[in-house]
Amino acid sequence: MSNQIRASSSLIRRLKQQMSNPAVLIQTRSFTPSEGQRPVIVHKRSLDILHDPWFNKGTAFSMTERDRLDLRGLLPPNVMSTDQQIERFMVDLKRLEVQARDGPTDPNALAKWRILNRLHDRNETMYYKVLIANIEEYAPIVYTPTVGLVCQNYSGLFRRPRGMYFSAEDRGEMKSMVYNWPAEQVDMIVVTDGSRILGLGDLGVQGIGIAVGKLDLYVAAAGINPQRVLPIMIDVGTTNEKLLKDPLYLGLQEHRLDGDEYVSVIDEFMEAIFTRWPNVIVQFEDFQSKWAFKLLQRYRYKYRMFNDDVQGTAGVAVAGLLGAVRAQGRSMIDFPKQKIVVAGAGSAGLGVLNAARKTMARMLGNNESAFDSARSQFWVVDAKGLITEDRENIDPDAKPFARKVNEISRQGLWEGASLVEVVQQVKPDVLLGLSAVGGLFSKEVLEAMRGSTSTRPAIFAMSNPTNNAECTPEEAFSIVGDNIIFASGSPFKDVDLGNGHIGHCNQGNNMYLFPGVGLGTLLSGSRIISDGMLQAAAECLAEYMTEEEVVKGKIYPSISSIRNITKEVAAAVVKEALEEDLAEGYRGVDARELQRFNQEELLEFVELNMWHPEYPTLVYRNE
Ligand SMILES: NC(=O)C1=CN([C@@H]2O[C@H](COP(=O)(O)OP(=O)(O)OC[C@H]3O[C@@H](n4cnc5c(N)ncnc54)[C@H](O)[C@@H]3O)[C@@H](O)[C@H]2O)C=CC1
Ligand SMILES: CC(=O)C(=O)O
Ligand SMILES: [Mg+2]
Repeated sequence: MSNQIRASSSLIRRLKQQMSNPAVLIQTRSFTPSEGQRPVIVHKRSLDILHDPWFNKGTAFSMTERDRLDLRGLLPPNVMSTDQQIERFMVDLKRLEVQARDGPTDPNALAKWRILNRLHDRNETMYYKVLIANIEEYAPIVYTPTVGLVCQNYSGLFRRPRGMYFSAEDRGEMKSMVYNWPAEQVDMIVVTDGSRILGLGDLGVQGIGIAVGKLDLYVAAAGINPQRVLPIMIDVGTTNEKLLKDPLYLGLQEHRLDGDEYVSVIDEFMEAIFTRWPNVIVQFEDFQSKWAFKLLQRYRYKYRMFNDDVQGTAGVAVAGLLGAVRAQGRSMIDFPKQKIVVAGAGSAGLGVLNAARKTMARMLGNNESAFDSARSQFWVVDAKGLITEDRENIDPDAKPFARKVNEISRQGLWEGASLVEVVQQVKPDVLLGLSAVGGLFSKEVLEAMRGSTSTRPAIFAMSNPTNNAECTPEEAFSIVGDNIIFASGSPFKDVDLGNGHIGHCNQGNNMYLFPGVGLGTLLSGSRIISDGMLQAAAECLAEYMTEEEVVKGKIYPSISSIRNITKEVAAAVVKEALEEDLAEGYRGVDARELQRFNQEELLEFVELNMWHPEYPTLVYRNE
């Protein structure tokens, strides 16, 4: 055994010992895996504890703890185990299952969200235990599609605040108000300005629901400690006329700030956040495309941040596109031969296009001519039709994908050609939608996909929530054929194709990447999130699926394995940060020690740092 391996194995042993021996954990402050295992010092007692969701255990407080924390008599006398507690809770929640179906048609989705949200408000440990154990069932409630409905109805549903609200009215005050947040340490922030929530448009302050939902996945999938996550809404007004007139709207009833004024608010916010928490990671979420790219370029080399819609979606889509190549029985290296039609040229569509083009170029030799030839594999259609160099006032971010006019006229196409015309002429291998237009892949478009030259055409209807999906899996399988690969942004059920055959519906959602990108960045200690780290995350996701699975049409993992895939993605991100010399280490484990880990140890290191929803022993101390 080499000295290197011996040294890293002993570090892992030390970390494990620390976990199993809480006393050691308290003494060695440098590395603190699984904080749930060690006693937690609290400065409150009695009802204050019961009303604090971070520490509350409800009926699971033992008698000794009830005595220690002045809780005797404040709870019914029967001490419940965690399992009993959950059983009782589930009886209530399951009552709604009686005639419920999943997805958008679930008539009880909002009622289930309310019940789960109330649990979130009173006992976070139990909330995450329920969520993690039933992630397949409840991700569609706390995340897409139901989170969309929650955002749309936020003013009516609002009971207790969660996270922080920075508004245009707070200019000049942000650096001090950030200290109003009670946690000394914050690892992960998801921030939105509410300007483009899923495919639902500008929802103003109500968009905070999406930040809450994303962070639920950070806790459930990446094991980020829920006491160290912070959802944030930057309210700079709204363009939503309905909300501007709604007397019950909770946000600023002003027209949305724009231009330099807008940027100065976001600048002040970023400075405030990083002044208090220099090591935090900030995920930008659901900013309208107009600002998504500009803010990403402005901050990505200054702060530890990324844009999920641009970069997370890109990685997930590239992984799915590579899966679709494998599903044709071909090697991933054949990816540059794929003809891809993309409907939608906003933050998500352009993010995917850029990443897919780079991936192709790398496979073709990574030089200028490879990059140029990769461009010709894409046809981009937006609200005005096919984008060509003839487009007036073309969005500079879309310009690299504008088709040359002579090139497309040879293909029988022209500036502004409709989606169906493009599909008919191009006969693409892949049709990918990030348009936010429900039903855009109409019968005619799907019929045109029957002419695809691929042995296994792929259809990605990635817009959210469910009603915004470009088509349903039933439509795709029934019109294009049983052999297709299908993925959607929000969950749909698999399709029964008859004769015992199943049309698999993959969920192509950035949830398979962003938690691992965040966790990997945290554990590597990298000061920035590089393109290489994002690429490594995407490649890890692409390789996660076995040959057998992809042949069956499964190009993304099941959500029930999201914690495992997140662990793998995080390890890939750490590894890449080390390779790029960006890693600075995490707590007691410095970059040199990280460097010594082999793959197995790296995965173990990630696992040891994931929070698990277990009640810690609480110890009271006067402040
Ligand atoms: N599955 C996933 O992981 C993700 C899905 N999305 C979804 O992608 C959608 C778009 O997001 P953004 O790009 O930020 O929005 P956006 O509003 O910036 O872009 C929408 C694009 O679609 C185009 N479009 C509109 N009508 C069209 C039509 N009839 N035909 C073709 N194109 C049309 C617009 O011109 C624009 O280029 C949203 O529904 C969002 O939920 C976004 C991020 C991740
Ligand atoms: C999934 C996601 O980030 C979106 O639809 O915006
Ligand atoms: Mg988003």
